[in-house]
Amino acid sequence: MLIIIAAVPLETNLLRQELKDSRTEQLGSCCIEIGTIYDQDVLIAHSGVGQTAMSLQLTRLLERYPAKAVLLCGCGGSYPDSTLRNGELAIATAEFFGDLGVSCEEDFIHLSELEIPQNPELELIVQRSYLLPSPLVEHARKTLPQALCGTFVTVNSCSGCAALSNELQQRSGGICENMEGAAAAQVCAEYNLPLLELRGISNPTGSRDPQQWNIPLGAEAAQQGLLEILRHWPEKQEESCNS
Ligand SMILES: O=C(O)c1cccc(C(=O)CC[C@H]2O[C@@H](n3cnc4c(=O)[nH]cnc43)[C@H](O)[C@@H]2O)c1
Repeated sequence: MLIIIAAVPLETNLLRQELKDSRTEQLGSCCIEIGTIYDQDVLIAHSGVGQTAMSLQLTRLLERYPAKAVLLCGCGGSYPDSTLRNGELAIATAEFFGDLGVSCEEDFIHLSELEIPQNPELELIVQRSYLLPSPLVEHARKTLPQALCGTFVTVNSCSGCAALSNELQQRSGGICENMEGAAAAQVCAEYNLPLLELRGISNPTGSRDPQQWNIPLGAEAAQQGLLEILRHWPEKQEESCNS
């Protein structure tokens, strides 16, 4: 089964329209839908916004359902130096924890550089970023040649002004900002599952001007991209995703 997860239902409305033979189940306070899209067994769930919500919901899902991969889709903000515009697609090749650490006057010190005594069993927690190389990401790259591939940055506080947006872009080398991806990457690493994160651009980071925002456009772009990936899902993918 493929687990498709997004923060909010607006980010899965088109996918749910394509579901065949669907049924609903309750998971905690959330309703999930299970069925097939283009003959692939899928489960569609929503986490709510933010890293804690994503970690909680994804962990619950992976404890209950046998997943072969996790597909995270939603909207995201584009960093100023990327070529991404609203409605365009981005694929994550890595997920970077953008604000996990200490912000000082002229510096940011990542959690992994702080002298906090570490529990070796929790090594995963201190990674600055997760690389996401998998046959699945390669499949997405080939299926969606128009999409820009690169590092995504996950934040708790969005970049609502140009200075923060520039600083985060420079520190991370990122192309796209969001609020859930790094948490999903960490959970997937723990469960040894491939993660594909696909985002449609809804806004440029660094601006709160509503005229520059188009969340439905970003959400639709991500879903159209994901449908394309499911439509061309190669049988061989199944073996490579499990290995
Ligand atoms: O009101 C604001 O200034 C504001 C700034 C950034 C994001 C929001 C949201 O409500 C979006 C939350 C939702 O969408 C994803 N998302 C979309 N654009 C961005 C962004 O520029 N930075 C971070 N997250 C973004 C995010 O994954 C959430 O699920 C409002």
